[in-house]
Amino acid sequence: MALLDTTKDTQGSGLARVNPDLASERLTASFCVPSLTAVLDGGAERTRVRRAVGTYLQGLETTAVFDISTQEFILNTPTISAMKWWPGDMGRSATHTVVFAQLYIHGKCYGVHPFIVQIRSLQDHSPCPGVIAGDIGPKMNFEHIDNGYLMLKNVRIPRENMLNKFCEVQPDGTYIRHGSQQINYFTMTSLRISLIADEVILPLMKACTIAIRYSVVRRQSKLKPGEEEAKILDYQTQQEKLLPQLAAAYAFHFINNYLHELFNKGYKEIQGRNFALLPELHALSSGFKAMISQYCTSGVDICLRACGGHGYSLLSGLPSLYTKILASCIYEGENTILLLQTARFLIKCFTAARAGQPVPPSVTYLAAMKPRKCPAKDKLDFLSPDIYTEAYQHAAIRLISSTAAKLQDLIQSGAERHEAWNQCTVQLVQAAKAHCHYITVKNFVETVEKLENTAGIQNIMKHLCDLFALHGIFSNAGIFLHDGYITGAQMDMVTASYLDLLGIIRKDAVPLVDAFDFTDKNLNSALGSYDGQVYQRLYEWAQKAPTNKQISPAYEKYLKPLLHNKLSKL
Ligand SMILES: CCCCCCCCCCCCC/C=C/C(=O)SCCNC(=O)CCNC(=O)[C@H](O)C(C)(C)COP(=O)(O)OP(=O)(O)OC[C@H]1O[C@@H](n2cnc3c(N)ncnc32)[C@H](O)[C@@H]1OP(=O)(O)O
Ligand SMILES: Cc1cc2nc3c(=O)[nH]c(=O)nc-3n(C[C@H](O)[C@H](O)[C@H](O)COP(=O)(O)OP(=O)(O)OC[C@H]3O[C@@H](n4cnc5c(N)ncnc54)[C@H](O)[C@@H]3O)c2cc1C
Repeated sequence: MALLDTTKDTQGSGLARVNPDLASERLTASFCVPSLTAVLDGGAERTRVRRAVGTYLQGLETTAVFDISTQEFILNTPTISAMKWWPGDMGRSATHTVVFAQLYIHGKCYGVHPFIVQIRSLQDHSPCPGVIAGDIGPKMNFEHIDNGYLMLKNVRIPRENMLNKFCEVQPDGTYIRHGSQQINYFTMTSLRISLIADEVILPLMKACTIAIRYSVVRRQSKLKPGEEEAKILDYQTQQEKLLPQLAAAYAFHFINNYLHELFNKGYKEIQGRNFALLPELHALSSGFKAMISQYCTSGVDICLRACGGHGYSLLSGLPSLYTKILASCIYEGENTILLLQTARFLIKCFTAARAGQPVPPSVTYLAAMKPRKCPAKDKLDFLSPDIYTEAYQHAAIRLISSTAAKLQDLIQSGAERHEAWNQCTVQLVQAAKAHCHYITVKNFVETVEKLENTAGIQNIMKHLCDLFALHGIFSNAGIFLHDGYITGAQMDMVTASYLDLLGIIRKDAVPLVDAFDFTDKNLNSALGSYDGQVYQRLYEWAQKAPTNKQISPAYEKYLKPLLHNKLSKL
């Protein structure tokens, strides 16, 4: 049962448990969305309960003041700049929303808490008294969703509307918290993990399918004089654009499984009021949401450009994938902010690990003290997972430790902590990305080792894993060369192995995208259909454009007079 976005539950996502995390059983029962939907809005499918929060949660200005005399919270948004902007489905559809607001009891602020607020009448859908809500207007994509704005003026809600599984306001105004303050943010952790598969990895898989299928249909120029024009996927540069994206799609699919396992474990423990896993879960969900969305957005962009002019056509399906995935770098926590959250965790864990204290499993590697050199002797050594995984581990440790040292130096030389932190943020972001990249490579290697498929499939998965890892070293060479862990000569070996892999994976590229198993309808692309009938489909779909169904209206008004010499030649 979900208090959030009922339509998404049909996808079997973790969303079904988003709000029970925060809502007590009593509240969960009284705000069951299916019945809320049925009772309140005549069963209208679009009725939703939506969440309204801001970026800098501590700085939220909307307040919820407890009025002990009426047992209500009074909600106020003080200024137009404090107005909530963006929540999906809130502009025109939602009857209720979950508003995050600063809780005040007897004049004391207890921080940000979630409250269910009815925003529209259940009779005629007009805004409730004190509610100013509407649609935010045109966007880059998501035109089908009525993202909204919301301002509250002295809106009163019953005390029971505070989501109170972990924090509670009793009738006499006593505030009780069970567990950590951060548990109120758990909805975000849950959503960050839930959206990675469908909103981020899936668009990259679709883009790879379209671009790779198109690249074996499209012929352009000649590889060998005298032969027919070559399929563009046979050009090494085209392989270098697309095949690393394909490898990344698989890598992220596997890391998504890892995140879900971790989440399920953490979720169980949290239900038992053990919050120990929360910081690691927050750090990993933030870092991976940011790293994967950034990587996949750039991957979709590469796929689009790799299709040349046809990629730019909406009929390719690629522009809408791009404008959609781009938003995932912003919503549910803007990526830089999230990477800095991961970095904050890493710096703390690094300090603890170096002091011999226990740290969560994903960061035990930070205790390693081995400033070694890469032992690879020839290019084949770089196909050894131990060699490249260790290179990633080394790079992550170096970036984290050098940034921790810089932070420490700045503080020791008199800078205030927040100023020192700001001076280090570019490197902190780099360190957080390196950590996530390392975990992704390590997880890919471990997944391939555990695969129980046939040898042939294991083999191709190993190639993809090698490609993902070597692509990362090849395209971030500076990080690995910086302290001489990998030498210039070894970087040449990396390049050689990397380029060899492109040729090897080229042979299986089409089956590897077919394995994603998208239907033609699902892809909705004239370039990417299974049968490869690109040009016929482009032509047919272009015929359907309204502009091809009527004579140009400009003809009568402008072209005809011009062509019939009725306008001045000047
Ligand atoms: C298949 C299903 C798919 C489902 C998805 C469908 C998608 C449909 C299409 C897309 C729809 C888009 C929907 C979009 C929704 C939204 O965008 S909702 C709005 C999201 N908003 C945010 O994410 C806000 C981002 N801001 C924050 O998360 C926080 O404010 C912050 C920036 C991280 C806080 O920073 P800071 O000021 O440093 O922290 P404090 O508030 O003081 O917190 C201090 C400590 O708390 C730790 N912490 C922060 N967050 C969490 C957390 N979530 N969990 C656990 N711990 C957390 C933080 O690290 C600090 O810890 P210490 O270092 O120990 O002090
Ligand atoms: C398609 C879409 C759907 C959305 N849906 C919802 C929804 O359903 N519900 C909802 O509540 N919200 C929703 N949002 C809003 C979204 O959560 C926010 O836009 C997002 O969290 C970023 O916040 P912001 O817009 O305030 O950006 P800002 O925080 O203003 O970011 C702007 C820039 O400032 C930088 N910056 C900000 N703070 C710092 C810092 N401390 N350190 C360093 N750099 C910083 C950022 O890195 C960024 O470069 C949606 C947004 C989009 C695009």
